[in-house]
Amino acid sequence: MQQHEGGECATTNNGAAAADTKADEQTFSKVFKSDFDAKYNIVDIPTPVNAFLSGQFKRSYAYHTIRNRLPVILTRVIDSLTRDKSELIAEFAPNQFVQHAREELKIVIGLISRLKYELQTDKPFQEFTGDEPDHDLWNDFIAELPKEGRTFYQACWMYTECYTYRKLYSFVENSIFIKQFDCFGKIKEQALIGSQDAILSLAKYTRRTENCIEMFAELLKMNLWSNRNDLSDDGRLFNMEILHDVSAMDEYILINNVEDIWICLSEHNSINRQHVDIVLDNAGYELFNDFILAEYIIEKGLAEKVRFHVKAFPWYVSDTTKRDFNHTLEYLSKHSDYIISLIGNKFKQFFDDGKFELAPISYFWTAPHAFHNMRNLEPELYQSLQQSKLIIFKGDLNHRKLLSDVCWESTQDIKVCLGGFLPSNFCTVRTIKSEVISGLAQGVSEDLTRKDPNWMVTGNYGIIQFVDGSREFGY
Ligand SMILES: O=P(O)(O)OC[C@H]1O[C@](O)(CO)[C@@H](O)[C@@H]1O
Repeated sequence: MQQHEGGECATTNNGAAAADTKADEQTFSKVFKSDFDAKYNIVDIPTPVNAFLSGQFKRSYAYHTIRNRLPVILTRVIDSLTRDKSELIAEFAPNQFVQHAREELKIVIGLISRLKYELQTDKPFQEFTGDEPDHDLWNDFIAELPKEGRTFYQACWMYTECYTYRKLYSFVENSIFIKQFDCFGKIKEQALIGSQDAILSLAKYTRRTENCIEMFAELLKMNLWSNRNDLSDDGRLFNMEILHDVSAMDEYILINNVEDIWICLSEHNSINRQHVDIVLDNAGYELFNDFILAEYIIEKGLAEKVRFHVKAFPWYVSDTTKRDFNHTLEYLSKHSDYIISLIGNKFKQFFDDGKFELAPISYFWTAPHAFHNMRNLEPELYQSLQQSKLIIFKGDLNHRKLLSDVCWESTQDIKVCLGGFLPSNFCTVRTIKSEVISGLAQGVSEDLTRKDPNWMVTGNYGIIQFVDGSREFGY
């Protein structure tokens, strides 16, 4: 078989014909590609500074995600529904409705396939027409988008990605038999079980800790690197080895405001701001890290309560839902390893004692909006965050929503990027997986780009960035 760009071409019995075929195919593949770009108004440039991340910019991670990653994620869901069809029907459908459930499953698979087709052919976002609790939020959002800015490649990447995951879930939530099914449940379960060794080593390592900034800094760094695990991108796997010497990764932490965070938590001046909020990201090992960090904050007297914010439904493959949250506590507390089970039961006791709390579930966290819209769209959530001593935003998507998914100058002051969002002191703990960043020193971005042009999307670098909420410019 002759190899050529994009795969293998068939052999022929005539050398001249083969050469013609190869030339034709190369011409065709060039024409085809430019047709795709021309057809969907894609420009062959990186994301311009101060522009929204968007699939319209071919040399962006947004384009790669829409062109390659999201179709693969949707295909994997279709494959798992097809492969596990009998298991699903047995689990969710009463005997007398087995045939109906089969029919329904076929329809759901068809809807996901159509979503994939719409994604791949840059169709406009479709309204939500089912019983979605956040139905109006989404339809108002879509209606307010400019006509030319409400298709998969032309919209802000954050809108496209959030829409894709929201639509995917709407097919399940509007079904009759598989309403309770989590398309990503199996992947998350496997990841949790697969991180058992890292959970045990972190558990052992954090049993007798000093109440000092050095220990807090180490915990926060381990928490940061646990965010590298990304089930939506196979290329970003967490290297559990780093736990043995987390400071070896310090050069990869581009902003480290641990000292400011420590000072913020060590203050006990205002009596009513004695709780910390953690806006969670991924389930599994990262969630365990969040529990360990919260345990430290409580046991060292840095706050009286830690409130956890989960997602209302399965989101971005591995984000934590209430079910993941409770399942993880059960998994830990019933674990065969004595130390893990001890810690799991301790965390459960913290809930009983009111030291840990699951915050009321808000659909704002699974909305497409940047966080500066929270005050208007979800005032209760904003007001509850205003009572927080410190809000810890975990992960890359939360960071993108803080900064409105804009490709800022890397040296831009983060306070300029927030659009006035500042309910209280907050920090963003995120491995860098998208071309959104602010607050870097002059020249850092250029140096890193020379070393690795993809440094912003590998997850190899991270930030622990603090914003003082006592500033007046917030609203
Ligand atoms: O779990 P995190 O840290 O939000 O990162 C996951 C996300 O990172 C991205 O690659 C960029 O934000 C998304 O496409 C992906 O799903």
